[in-house]
Amino acid sequence: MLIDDVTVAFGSLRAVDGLTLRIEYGAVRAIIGPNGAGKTTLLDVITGKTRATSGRVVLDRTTDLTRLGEAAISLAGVGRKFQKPSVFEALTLRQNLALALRSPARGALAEMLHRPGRDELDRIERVLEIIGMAGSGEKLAGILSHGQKQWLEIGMLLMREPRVLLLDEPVAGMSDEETSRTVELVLALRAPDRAVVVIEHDMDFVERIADLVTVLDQGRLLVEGGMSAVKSDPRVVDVYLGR
Ligand SMILES: Nc1ncnc2c1ncn2[C@@H]1O[C@H](COP(=O)(O)OP(=O)(O)OP(=O)(O)O)[C@@H](O)[C@H]1O
Repeated sequence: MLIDDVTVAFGSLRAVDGLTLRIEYGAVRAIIGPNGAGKTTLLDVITGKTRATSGRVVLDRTTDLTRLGEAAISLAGVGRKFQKPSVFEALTLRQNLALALRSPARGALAEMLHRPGRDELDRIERVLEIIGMAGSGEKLAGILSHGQKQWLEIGMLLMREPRVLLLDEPVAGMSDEETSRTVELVLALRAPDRAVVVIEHDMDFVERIADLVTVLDQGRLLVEGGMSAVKSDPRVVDVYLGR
């Protein structure tokens, strides 16, 4: 995916300012930077929640996402996990995963009555395994811990086999143990035809998952590279890590 000279202006403030990034498949990219650097706004532009003032977001060299609405962008293969999990607590894990394939407009009752086909059942079992919850498919999502809900929600995104997976602060509020488990999960999400993009303030977590780290500051690209180089870069220490 190519973020091509994207600017998002809110009045006189440029939350994203002429930003160009190439996001590769097969890798986990972390986007870090101080509060207000434009990280969330960038994800909002990719997913169509916010319109770019100028520039393009090009998926697979052909599709300019900035021309599409949110639903079409999701159908084009972009999945986003927000910080706060929003699973359906009254449904089982399997029902939650099944629901991810269909329009939420169908409603919970229709979902309870739905009988999935073989392909769908196989996919659900595969996803339960990836998120480390094989054997828990019949549990109600409402009894899950905060961390488990986050993983289930990642599973719901995986059901659609996304090309681009955007994770917004995935370990916020997690215990150390849950964070370690999330490291394993994020690394397992890496696939040759998938780009994983993670916004996170927990630098230990970033160090454990990121193939490449992009540092934003004031809507612009400050530094890009491996975590070890980024960590010791005086510009990054100055605007972010040293604070
Ligand atoms: N809808 C909006 N209207 C006006 N200003 C906005 C809007 N959304 C974001 N901003 C501003 O744009 C800038 C970038 O915000 P953004 O949330 O993208 O930063 P961030 O890097 O995600 O920060 P954080 O780490 O705190 O989440 C900030 O100055 C913010 O106040």
